[in-house]
Amino acid sequence: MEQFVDRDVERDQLTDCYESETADFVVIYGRRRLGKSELVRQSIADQEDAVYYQAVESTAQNQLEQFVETATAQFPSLQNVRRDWEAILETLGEENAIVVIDEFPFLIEEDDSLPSRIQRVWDTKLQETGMTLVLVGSSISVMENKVLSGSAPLYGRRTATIDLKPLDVADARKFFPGYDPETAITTWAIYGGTPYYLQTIDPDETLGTNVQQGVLSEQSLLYSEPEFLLRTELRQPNTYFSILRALAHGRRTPNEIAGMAGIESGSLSTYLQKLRRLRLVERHIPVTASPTASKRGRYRIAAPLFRFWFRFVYGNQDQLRILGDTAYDELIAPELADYVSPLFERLCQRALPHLIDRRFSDVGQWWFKEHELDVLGLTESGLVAGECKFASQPVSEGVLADLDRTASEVRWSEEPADGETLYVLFSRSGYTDDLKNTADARDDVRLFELSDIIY
Ligand SMILES: Nc1ncnc2c1ncn2[C@@H]1O[C@H](COP(=O)(O)OP(=O)(O)OP(=O)(O)O)[C@@H](O)[C@H]1O
Repeated sequence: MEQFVDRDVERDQLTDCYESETADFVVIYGRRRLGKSELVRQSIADQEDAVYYQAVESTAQNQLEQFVETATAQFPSLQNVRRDWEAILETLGEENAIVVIDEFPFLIEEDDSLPSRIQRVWDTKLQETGMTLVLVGSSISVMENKVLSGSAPLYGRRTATIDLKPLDVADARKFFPGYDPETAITTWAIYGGTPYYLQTIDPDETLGTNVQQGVLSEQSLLYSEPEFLLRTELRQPNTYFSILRALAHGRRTPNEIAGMAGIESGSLSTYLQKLRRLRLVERHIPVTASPTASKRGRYRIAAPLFRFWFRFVYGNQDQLRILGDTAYDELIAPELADYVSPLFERLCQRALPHLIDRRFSDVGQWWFKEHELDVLGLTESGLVAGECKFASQPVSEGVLADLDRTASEVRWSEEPADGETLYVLFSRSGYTDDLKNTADARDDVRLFELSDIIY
């Protein structure tokens, strides 16, 4: 790996646990490929008393033997210890060791009693020591059910939990530092913030070459990645594929999704629930709505690479093969602006609090009946309403007039009586002179360029 990007907050959190005098039990989990193993390996690089064991799919006995072998290399005192998890962990506790078990779900698969046995030895021995026990897992369902949930034996013993998230766009950009803002936004819209995907990018090549060689070509690493991951997590993935395809093609409401995927609306929620638990799909609501009461939920694919793949690769493999090296130019490039637009909106929403000097309580999208705002920020001094255009034409005054009209439809129960709406526009291709003059003359209008939202 050329360079380890960011993760400072998580590394500091881990170092605090390692260095504390008391016992710490840390759980790290999150979607596949986000860099859980790398984070934990980096965090123990300078720690002398650390044991790192990456579990494999094998028998319980093999797994224990491998663990003991790894740990004994570091702590020879283990040589004469009885070969069971309790005795080995107890000795490592006496050594105040840092013990990392990566891919912990593989151990549970083979031995369901392991969490309760670890819990017992934790309660009776380990919690009095200075050790740190770190359990890492990418199977979110196993980590949630067997380690994190209220009914799991280890529940309540945790002193820290790291739910690892994708890198944000500024950190993702370190994988392609030379790209101009427009290309950088497009690149993020394709690869997202997953380090494993980002590291396939050769920053000296164009985005087109990278996507052609790294995603669209049959031999490439990412050509089958979403399909591979879904097949490892789901027993019958076909219905999930249809749902993700519908989402990637812009279907957002349950009715639209069920219609395109060809499944009963009644059974859709079970599938969506599962995809949400895998962190592949997100539900969102209008920013002014109550999170507990709102029935106006929309769904979207959380990981950009999955969205890209289900839009351009899934079901298109024959065409990609026929087009060969020209696939990016012929199939992807003409649709890129349309593809990037919704993700561009998400970047604008995230950037808003950095661009406007007001205290935001929330930022997101807003919609009601046929009215829709790409960006709506709620602040103690009123609304901030925005429109995003990832188009090749400069934005003109008509867009501001529409934004003004739509913003007047917003009802927000907490809006201050003297609140003043601020209008913000984000444009890929600048603004007409008329609009610039209007914005200059009014102090409630702000115009932003791409370079403002990617910093
Ligand atoms: N912060 C980072 N900066 C740069 N590269 C990273 C970073 N995190 C991870 N990587 C690289 O991304 C790849 C995936 O990371 P890693 O194997 O740690 O992910 P993971 O979450 O453990 O994956 P999985 O759950 O699929 O096993 C590795 O090649 C790693 O070197």
